[in-house]
Amino acid sequence: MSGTKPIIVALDFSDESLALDLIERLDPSACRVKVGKELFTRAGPGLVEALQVRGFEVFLDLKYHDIPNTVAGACAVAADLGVWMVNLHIMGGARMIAAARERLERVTRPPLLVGVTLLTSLTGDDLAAVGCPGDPLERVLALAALGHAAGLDGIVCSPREAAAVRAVEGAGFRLVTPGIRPAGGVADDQRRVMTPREALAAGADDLVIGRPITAAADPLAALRAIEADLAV
Ligand SMILES: O=c1ccn([C@@H]2O[C@H](COP(=O)(O)O)[C@@H](O)[C@H]2O)c(=O)[nH]1
Repeated sequence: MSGTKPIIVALDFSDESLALDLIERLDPSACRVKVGKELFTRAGPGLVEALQVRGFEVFLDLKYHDIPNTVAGACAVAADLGVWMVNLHIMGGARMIAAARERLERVTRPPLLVGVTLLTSLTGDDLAAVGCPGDPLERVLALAALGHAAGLDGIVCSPREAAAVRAVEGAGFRLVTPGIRPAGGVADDQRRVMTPREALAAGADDLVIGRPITAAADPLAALRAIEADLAV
């Protein structure tokens, strides 16, 4: 584990006030937060700034996937916003990733740049249905290698693939893992899941956790329970 605060709380809310209500109860020294498509579409850069003013490091999870020039420009604007981490889809290709990396090298405080391999909601059957048959792990390993060579700081993958990617890509390559479910928790739309403890043991750096916290009757208690489990 590369950090002292592995939990990234996914603020998947449709309304800014819901995100801020939760944030008021979280400690920025104990966790990071993620702003994704739903909340960003509603609240935009102002919300990102509000979170940062409150001391939170923000993972801007917009999963850019476009032509190289467009993605590079979006990454540069994300860097202007001061976010801690930004991401793109590795399926956008090596030239797209290299363009983003090159643009971020021009800024003073570049965010970490990570790439989505295979969404954690997908199974081998889902892959076959879109014309890409094969083992999800093999696909993740191939995309991780391509992304690493093109200049990524790390990848987004399921914790199920973390140990295998770590073995190939080495210690310095950041492994950001959604698809985290406490033991006995419902998977929702996720398919390649692990518990928080299993994920860290497999070599994940960051545990992206949304509904197990945000949809809990007591989100703070749910977060505390996960933290306590990890501390054992
Ligand atoms: O492969 C991916 C990439 C991103 N995500 C995002 O992580 C969170 C997970 O939320 P849960 O509620 O814990 O399922 C969500 O914001 C996704 O957009 C992912 O799940 N898988």
